[in-house]
Amino acid sequence: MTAEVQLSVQGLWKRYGAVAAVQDVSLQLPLGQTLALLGPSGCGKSTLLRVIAGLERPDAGTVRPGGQDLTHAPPEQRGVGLVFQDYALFPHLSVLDNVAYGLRRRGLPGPQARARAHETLEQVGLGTLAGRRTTELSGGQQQRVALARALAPQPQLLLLDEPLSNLDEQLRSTLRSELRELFAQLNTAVLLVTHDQREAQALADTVALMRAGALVQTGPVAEVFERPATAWAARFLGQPNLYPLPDGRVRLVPESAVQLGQGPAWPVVGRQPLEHGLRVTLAHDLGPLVLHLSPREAAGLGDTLRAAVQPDGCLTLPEEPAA
Ligand SMILES: Nc1ncnc2c1ncn2[C@@H]1O[C@H](COP(=O)(O)OP(=O)(O)OP(=O)(O)O)[C@@H](O)[C@H]1O
Repeated sequence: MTAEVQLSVQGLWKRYGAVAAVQDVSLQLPLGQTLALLGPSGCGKSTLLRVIAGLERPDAGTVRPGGQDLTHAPPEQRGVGLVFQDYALFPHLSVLDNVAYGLRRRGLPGPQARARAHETLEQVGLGTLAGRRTTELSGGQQQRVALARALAPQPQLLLLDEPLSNLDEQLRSTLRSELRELFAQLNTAVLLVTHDQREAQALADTVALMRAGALVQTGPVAEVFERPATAWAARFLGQPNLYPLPDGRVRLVPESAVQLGQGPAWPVVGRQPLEHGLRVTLAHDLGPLVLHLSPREAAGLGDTLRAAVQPDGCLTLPEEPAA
């Protein structure tokens, strides 16, 4: 990676009594890139984010935003923008003043703070609502105000904790594409906490998969989804075709390893229509084999389907010890 590293985390630990919420986590994030921290509820994602933001003290390890060791610096000295699930906007202030507030606190004179706040509101598509109170906004609009508030001081690092989790599915999907465009325009490093695979896939360049306080796998999004490192990772990422092997490991048959129209004909035992095509389950020798057919492939489907599993394309994954 040639891009300048904007955030470097080394050997980070955070314990709450007997719970090791973050265990020896190291990661790097270049400027202009988005990293999704993905994992199930309670795995330590928010704790890691809070330690990076300076809201929690780590027991060990270092946090370097912008190349400087700021492990023990207060949040306001880190040049970090924060967006949480509950937006915590000021209800008595206008949208504009919510965004300008942090700029004023940083010492920017009123007119300049308001001008910058306007500019950021335009950037997130809320230019026309600057005079409203935040209580008069929809959930999606409030989310964008929170985003504008975090972006207004032009942080080099933006931290988002489940920013879309309080919104309904349709709005989430709209905001996912908006955020994607916005991140592409910013020359900022973005760290996004989510438990939603689709959000990670839609928004991130790289993914760090977290389980029980530790990172299981880090890499480019496509690589992690196509080549999960462990059986747990494959299950968490929603890979359907996993088959236990006698030696305790697990075989993953990715769809890219299945050639349709070749090999034996397998009975079709399940059909689930999708927005674009059909999800079918075959009674394969290995076990139930789930495949996604395009509308064209689905059109000619009978009671059986010929499918050949290419052994070269399959992965053998280790199981992990129980968390
Ligand atoms: N202030 C705290 N005191 C004690 N234990 C805590 C505290 N904060 C978090 N924990 C524990 O640390 C672990 C990690 O919690 P954390 O909130 O970081 O997980 P998460 O992955 O963000 O979960 P979620 O997706 O549900 O928000 C959990 O076992 C949690 O109960």
